[in-house]
Amino acid sequence: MTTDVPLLFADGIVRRDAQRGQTLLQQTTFVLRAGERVAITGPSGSGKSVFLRALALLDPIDAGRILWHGAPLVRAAIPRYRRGVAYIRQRPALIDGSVEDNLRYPFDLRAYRDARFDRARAARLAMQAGRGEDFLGKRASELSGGEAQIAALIRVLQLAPEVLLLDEPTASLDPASSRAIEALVQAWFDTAPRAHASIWVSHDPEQAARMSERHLTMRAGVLAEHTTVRRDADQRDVADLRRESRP
Ligand SMILES: Nc1ncnc2c1ncn2[C@@H]1O[C@H](COP(=O)(O)OP(=O)(O)OP(=O)(O)O)[C@@H](O)[C@H]1O
Repeated sequence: MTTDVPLLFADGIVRRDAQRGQTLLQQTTFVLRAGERVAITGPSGSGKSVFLRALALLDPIDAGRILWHGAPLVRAAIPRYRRGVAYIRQRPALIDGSVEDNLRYPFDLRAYRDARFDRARAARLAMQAGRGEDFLGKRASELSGGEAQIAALIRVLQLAPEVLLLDEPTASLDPASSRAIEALVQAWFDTAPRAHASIWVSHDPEQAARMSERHLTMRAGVLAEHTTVRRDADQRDVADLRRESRP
């Protein structure tokens, strides 16, 4: 049987802290399909960021493998993977200069040399977050926390990722800014609802409900799915995916 190839397949991934001899993420198998919006909730320190950072290739995994569009990630595929799978952190890092300088910055990188900064597109994205065109001219150092996160999200969205890994992007923001971030992510998803997928880590159950249809919890490094129907389906799929992706 041929399975729909998922965007992302984490096959038994593990993260350890070698120094302290602790397992931060227990062996985790997780399938993310195009069109899925996933939320992960769970107590502080349970490993939600560890999991997302492993998926984003920000930290090395100690066991298992990650498949992207059905193919194991080899070194040569990593730049494309990073382009397709974007990680949004709680506290954005912006460079000195204007918002526009920040939005132009990725296009100086080798991975995006085929792409060009599109000011009209950036302005449209700013509008989706309720910001006027003057937003692009603002100094990054003078932005509020919410505005800085909006700028960081626009910087990612203009590069057209397929998957967003959102690591509590609104945790320290006021409600209006949180809604602006949600609106931006929703608009991005709606541009290609059958091709995009997101994982949103949140402490806010209402936000998790708004921004996802599929809910998982993390507890002490163990990721659990909420619905048993889904779990059974995924277990069958995982067996097929492993067979199809050998070696
Ligand atoms: N690079 C690392 N090296 C060692 N330990 C780490 C590393 N990253 C995270 N940890 C530890 O792993 C555990 C899980 O951290 P993580 O940041 O994933 O929690 P979280 O569920 O995202 O929590 P929060 O909701 O507070 O953000 C914590 O005990 C943390 O100290």
